[in-house]
Amino acid sequence: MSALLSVAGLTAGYGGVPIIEGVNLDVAEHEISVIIGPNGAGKSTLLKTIFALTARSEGEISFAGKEITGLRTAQLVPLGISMVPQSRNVFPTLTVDENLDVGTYAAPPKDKEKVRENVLSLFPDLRGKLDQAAGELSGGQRQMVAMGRALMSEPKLLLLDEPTAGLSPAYLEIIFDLLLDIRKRGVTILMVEQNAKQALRIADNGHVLVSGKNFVSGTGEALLNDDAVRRSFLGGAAA
Ligand SMILES: Nc1ncnc2c1ncn2[C@@H]1O[C@H](COP(=O)(O)OP(=O)(O)OP(=O)(O)O)[C@@H](O)[C@H]1O
Repeated sequence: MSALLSVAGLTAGYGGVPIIEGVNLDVAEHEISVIIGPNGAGKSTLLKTIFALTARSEGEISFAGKEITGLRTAQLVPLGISMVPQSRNVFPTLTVDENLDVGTYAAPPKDKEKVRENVLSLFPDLRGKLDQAAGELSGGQRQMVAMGRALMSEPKLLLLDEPTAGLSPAYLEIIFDLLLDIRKRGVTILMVEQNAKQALRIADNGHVLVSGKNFVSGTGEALLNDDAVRRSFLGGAAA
């Protein structure tokens, strides 16, 4: 089966300095794929480059069989790509409902109310907080708002940058369960995660990025059992 997202030879960075170099990555439809690696490896830069938030200098990106290299973020959203940025990812003074509404701007759904209901059915905790300012919520609830907002454009591919960053272990479990629910609804997921071991346990495939380059890719299970990956990136303990 051909990949939903295919990244080939991608080089990108800031101010002409490459941060990722020649990165290759395929994400199959309906899978959860996770990018792990040390701090500063370029994981966020890779996600942001796929979503056209960082300038690419070389390489190609295709999505759903169509070349998307060079398209702008506002063009990617209607095609079915959405992103949840890392932290500070809600509009704090807007209400939860208004935050969700922002998610419809780039690709207005035909039936907004139906999409909103679908999204809220994933996050029942938010139902009672729709009129509350998003900035007043807990970190875990804010992450749900950010995920909900990204889902309002009905993406085929959801990019998430460290969705569990700064969350308590209890919320970490909740967010990972939500990702499984979102995948069940047919959304493909590509995420960056620092909680590598837990993320690989729910992932179909994983990609280790080191110093901006592919180090190794494999199934979540294979990476959890790979000695080099375990020693260097999973704290050494058995999976
Ligand atoms: N906007 C920017 N301008 C200049 N350099 C940047 C910018 N954003 C990130 N960098 C640099 O790019 C490198 C890779 O950062 P990136 O955030 O992509 O790594 P990461 O693997 O996601 O790291 P972490 O796990 O710490 O979030 C770092 O050296 C960082 O300082």
